[in-house]
Amino acid sequence: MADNDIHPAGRLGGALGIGQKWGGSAKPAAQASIGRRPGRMAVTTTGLTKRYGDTCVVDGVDLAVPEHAVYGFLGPNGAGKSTTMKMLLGLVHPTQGSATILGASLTPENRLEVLRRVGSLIESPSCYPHLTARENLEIARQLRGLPKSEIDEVLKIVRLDDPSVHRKRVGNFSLGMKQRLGIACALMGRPPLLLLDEPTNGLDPSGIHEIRALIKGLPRMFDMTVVVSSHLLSEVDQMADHVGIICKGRMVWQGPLASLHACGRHWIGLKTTDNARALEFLPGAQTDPDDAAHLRIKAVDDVTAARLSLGLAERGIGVVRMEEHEDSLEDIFLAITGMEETL
Ligand SMILES: Nc1ncnc2c1ncn2[C@@H]1O[C@H](COP(=O)(O)OP(=O)(O)OP(=O)(O)O)[C@@H](O)[C@H]1O
Repeated sequence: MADNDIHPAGRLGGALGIGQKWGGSAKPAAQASIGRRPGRMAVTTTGLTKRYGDTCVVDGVDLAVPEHAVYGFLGPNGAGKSTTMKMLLGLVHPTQGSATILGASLTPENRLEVLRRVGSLIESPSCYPHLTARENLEIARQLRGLPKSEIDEVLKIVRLDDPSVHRKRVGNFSLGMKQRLGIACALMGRPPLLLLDEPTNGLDPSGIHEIRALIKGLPRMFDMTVVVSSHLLSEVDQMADHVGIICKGRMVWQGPLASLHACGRHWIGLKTTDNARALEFLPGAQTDPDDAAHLRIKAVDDVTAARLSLGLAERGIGVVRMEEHEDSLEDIFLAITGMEETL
């Protein structure tokens, strides 16, 4: 794990960790260490906080979004994702804390200048329903002073360039088409940073697949950094390469997706003809807490696994089953957040 990752309990590493959750409750990011990333950051925040009255909905969040990443901002409903993104866009005034965007500190004075280089889709896209996609984009194009060719280009990127769509009013668009139009609008001028708040909300599986593929390709196609919020683990897993997990307003984990996966437990499940005797022979073996008919041992390489299996056979213990297992991202998420229910 890179030293810049935030994680509440660290890797389970050599410890078997059988049947253990990581301490039950999320530890605040403030208790974890954050080092410096070698790469450049597209977005950073320091102690970003939003209170509404007595309620703190975003609590000292330190975001670190590397340039050219697809950064999945993950958290359950009401965790504070939209509020954080709105603060980055100057739509909500932070109670405390600061932010840098594309290397510039975000201040009330330079906000417009900085945000000129940021595309966004927050909540559902706001379009004129009586106009076509092209007419809607034309308004945005003129406001931003972009060349006319922009419209065809972004319509092509989001695949709304089909002739059957040309005359269709946006009011008659499906949800997926509206979402694609919102992304097209955010992509106009190809800003180096894109903030997308739950862009796949309400889409059917094929729509989700399409938007996910589009977002995934943006850093490579246009040198962009994309911050995309979601409450769906599987979505972030398939789309992002960096992840920030926010829970009850606090950042509880942040770092590369691969490091998040590496936080999980990894073990071998074993069923033998005599588990009681096998337990005596296998180093560190335990009865599987979820299935008493199986044993668990620490994950080992193939050679070691073969040696253990032969060792059991020499003692007259037959190996009935030997399977490798690892925690799902959901298990890891639950362990980090200490939440009982899934996202
Ligand atoms: N203007 C407001 N006044 C008071 N509370 C607010 C306001 N805006 C948001 N909140 C509260 O802040 C909390 C965080 O909301 P936010 O929309 O940022 O969460 P979220 O993680 O984006 O959730 P979701 O996935 O449901 O969109 C919620 O409890 C919400 O009710």
